[in-house]
Parts: sequence; structure tokens; C-alpha cells
Amino acid sequence: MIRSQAALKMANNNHNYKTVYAFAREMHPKTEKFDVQYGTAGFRAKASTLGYVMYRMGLLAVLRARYKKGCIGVMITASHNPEPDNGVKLIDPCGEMLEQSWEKWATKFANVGDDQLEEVINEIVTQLNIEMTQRVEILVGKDTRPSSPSLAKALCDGILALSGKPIDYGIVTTPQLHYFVYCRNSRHEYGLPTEEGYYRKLCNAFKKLRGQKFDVGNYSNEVFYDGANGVGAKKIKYFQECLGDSLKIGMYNDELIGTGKLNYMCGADYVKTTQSFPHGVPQEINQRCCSVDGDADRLMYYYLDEDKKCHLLDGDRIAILIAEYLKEVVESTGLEVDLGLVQTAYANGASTKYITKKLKVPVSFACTGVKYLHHQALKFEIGVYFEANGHGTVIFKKEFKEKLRSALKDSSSDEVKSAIEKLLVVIDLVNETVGDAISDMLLVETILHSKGWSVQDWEGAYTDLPNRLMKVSVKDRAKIQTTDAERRCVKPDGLQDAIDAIVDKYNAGRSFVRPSGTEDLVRVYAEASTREEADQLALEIALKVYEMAGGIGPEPTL
Ligand SMILES: CC(=O)N[C@H]1[C@@H](OP(=O)(O)O)O[C@H](CO)[C@@H](O)[C@@H]1O
Ligand SMILES: [Mg+2]
Repeated sequence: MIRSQAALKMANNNHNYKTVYAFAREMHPKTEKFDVQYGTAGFRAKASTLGYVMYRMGLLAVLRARYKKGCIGVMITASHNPEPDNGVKLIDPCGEMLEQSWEKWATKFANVGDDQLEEVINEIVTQLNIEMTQRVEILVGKDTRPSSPSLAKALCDGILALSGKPIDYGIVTTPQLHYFVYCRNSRHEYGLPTEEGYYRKLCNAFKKLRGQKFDVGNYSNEVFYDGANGVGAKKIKYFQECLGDSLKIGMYNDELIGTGKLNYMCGADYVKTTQSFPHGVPQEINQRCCSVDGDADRLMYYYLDEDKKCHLLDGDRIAILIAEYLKEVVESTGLEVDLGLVQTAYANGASTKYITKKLKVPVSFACTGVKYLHHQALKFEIGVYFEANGHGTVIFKKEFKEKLRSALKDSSSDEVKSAIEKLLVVIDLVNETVGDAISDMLLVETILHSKGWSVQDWEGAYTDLPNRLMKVSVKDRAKIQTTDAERRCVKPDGLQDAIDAIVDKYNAGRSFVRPSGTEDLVRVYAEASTREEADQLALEIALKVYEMAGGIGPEPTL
């Protein structure tokens, strides 16, 4: 057993990583034979299999921090997945997801044998010329899963093994940790890297925008909030305390009250995938409700109508509401701005049509996964991006913020000045580092309040095309390859032609298939003018995938 951290440090400085191997062998040996892949959202698996992966991600985080000469974050969470799962993802210095070119290192680190660890460390250090004597800080956060503390311990052992300094933020939401990383690296320019600093920044901005009149027009100052029995339920309490009467939040699915399990029959993913009202939230007709997921980076709005039908206002609607509002606020400043929206193929066709034809805001498409959307959104001065499942945010270019500040100084019009001031406060309300369910919720509430809208007014802008998501199990999902932001399939040969021929038979039909980045299956999406047609189209396509792409297990059914 290795006991001395000083001995480890000395070994690191001498480029001798044998101790890392011994540490691994003794405490976090590789237990699984199968390979894992750093996917859309890092590594995810059954928590019991992840100890060694965490240890190795601790090692990699230190290397990444030294390479980037900044602090790095590591979040332990499996988001909306069931409680026995867990996962890990790395956060880069500006609070963004780990750069794609390093994903292959992450995969390699996770999969080599214990006795090859030393070699892989030497390989990356030499190839990227990493200076190994720097003392670097790694910020660690975790969700509420019971497995998270022991996995965090394994992660910290990895960080310490290479003489990094772990800073444990305890239980935090994923977007909070992204925010802390950026605050620290921006030397507090973006905010204070503490929970207190985060709540203050967002709540102050919210209260400023809200003013003293809380109910306006059709807008009523109360929202029901489903915390998915996770970290989002814990953290919303601080907000409620800080917000006081400016927003009444009915808090439900709070595991502390002891009624439910994480993500079980509740939370944003449950609401979106089942298109139904979550358990544990009172069924009040026409009440505006929202759900977050297990690490509070996704947001879904909904309400029940008089017939108890659940109406969803998903990521597409949230994106549109935000883009339209920002467009209006920017117009009132008199400044020219390049505002754009980024969607994925899962965005409802009706939403894309509304944005381009009615709002006249350009839309670009990115592959599934926030890292792709974020990257694409950086091209605009104001880039709004959302996945239909409710994960997204707004990014404001640094130069645009500077433009605003200098226009504020130079303008002689009070009207323009107050419009710019308002926009600067809106920017403070947004967590630009990554999709943040609670910050997004506060922004949606701000917009509805400013328009005097009920949730039904918001829904009235356009009508979603009925849609259906299906899953197909195949022998090897890598056999399916796509192009054009995953909207067209290039492999296996002939599959796209077959899809086109089926889609042609349906009114307003659209469908695409792609291999999931987080689960071992192929996803099928279909939309059409009626519910029956959307269901039927999805089924026909799923059967075609099953037939042409090596389906396994029972044939897909509705
Ligand atoms: C259709 C769908 O919802 N896909 C999700 C899901 O990715 P897949 O690659 O489809 O498994 O998990 C991702 C990570 O949470 C999320 O970004 C994405 O939107
Ligand atoms: Mg999540």
C-alpha cells in the first residue's frame, strides 16, 4: 500500500509514474474487461463498475489542467439515468465540455490495463509536452446518487497521485460546477466561484428585471417545480430563499421529504420522453409547471388542460421564447446584432419553420450533444442553442459585451441606455458556460412576466407536429453512419433511400435515424401531421432499421 503523498509528488516530478500504477493496482484496479467510450456526455455506466475509470479521470484531469495551464472541473453524475448508474465528465477552463481531441485520450486512459498506465501517461506527457511540475487545481462536483461519494474518493486519489489539488464542491448541479470553473479561470470576472456567488448573481439579476410588480397581465407569479428527487430539488431552496416573493416556487419531488427516487416517474427526461405529467406534482389545471433532470441541466415546461391532457413546452419552445425576446431587447438598443439559433435534427419541424419564416432568425443545425451546439452557437454574436429535450443556453460574444458597454458610455439617449442596461442584466441571468435548468427557468419566467403571458399564450405561437421517438437494438450500432447534422444516413447502403420512400407516403412526414452516443441502440425520430401518422411512420422506419442494420432481439413495436 502506498501511503506517502510526498513520495508520490517526488515520483511525479521525476517523471516516474510507477507509483501511479501501484496506487491503481492496490486501490482502484481495472475490474471490467469491456472497453468504455467517452461519449456524448462523458462516461456512463453502472456505478459499481466505475471506480477505476474515476481514478484514471483524476489522472487525466491533472494532465489536462497542466496542459491548459488552468483549473479543470470533473463532474460525477449520470444525469437523467436511473439511480444505480453513474458517470463522469471533464469540464474545460472556460466552463465548456472537454475539447473533442482529448476524448480519445480519455477513452485510452479508461481502457488500458493497470500495468500500461505509466506508459500512457508518458506518451501524453511527451506528445503534448506537458510541464509536470505545476500545481493545478481540479474542481470536483457530484450529484445526489448514493454511489457518488465513493466515486469522488477514487477520482481524488487519481488527482492526488499526480500531485494535483482536488477542490471538493460537494453536491452541486452540473451547471454550477461549469460556472465555478469559469469563474476561477476568469479570475472572478465572470462571478465568484462559490455557491453563494452563483445564487447572488442570478437572483440579483432576476429581481432587477422583475421590478416591484409580480403579476402582470395573464402572467401569475407562481410556478410548480419538479426537482426529480435530485440535486435540483436541493438547490432550488436557496433560490427560493433569495428570491422571496418575486417568484413563488411550489417545490415538488424533493427526495429530502422522502417520497421518491431519483428521476423515477418524474424529471425533465420522463416528461419529454413519455410526453406526460410527472408523478409527485399536484395536478392543477392550467398551472404552469416545470421539471429539471437529475443534475439540473435540462428544463421542461408543461401544463394540464381541462381534459387533463398534458401540454409540453420543450427546448424548442424555450429557445424560441428566448430568441424572440432577445431580438426585441436588442432592437430597442438600436444596435446591429448577429443573432442566431442552433437546433438539432430532433427539433420539431414546426419550430424551425416558425423561427425562420416568422421570427426571421437564422437557424443552423448541429449534431446531437451540447458540445456540438455550443460550438456552433459561438459563431453568432448572440447564439441561442437548445436541444428539444430542454438542454441549452445563450452565449454572448465577448466583443458583443464590449460593444454594449461602450455604447452605454457613448449614448446620449436615456431610452437606449436603459435598454442596454436591461440587456446587460439579462446577460447576468444566463449561465453561458452550459445549459442550466434553473437559470433557464428564471429567464423563461422573466420573459413571460415581461410579456404578461400565461403558459397558454406562450404555447399559442405555433402548433408542434406530432412526433415519436423509438429505439432499435442492433448488433453493431457503429454500422449506422450519418451526415448533414445526422439528418441523413450514409451507411448501411440503401437505408436512406428506403427511409425516403417511406417518408414520402406521409403528410408533413420527416424521419431520421442515428446511433445513440449514450446507449447501445439506434434512435428513430419521426414526425407527421397527425399522431397516428407519426406513430406509424416511426414504426415503419424502426422496422426498416431492424431489417437493414442488423436488428437483434424482438422486432420493434409501438
Ligand atoms: C434524443 C436525445 O434526447 N438524445 C440525448 C442523449 O444523447 P444520445 O446520443 O441520443 O444518446 O443524451 C445526451 C446527453 O445527455 C443528450 O445531449 C441528447 O440530447
Ligand atoms: Mg442532465
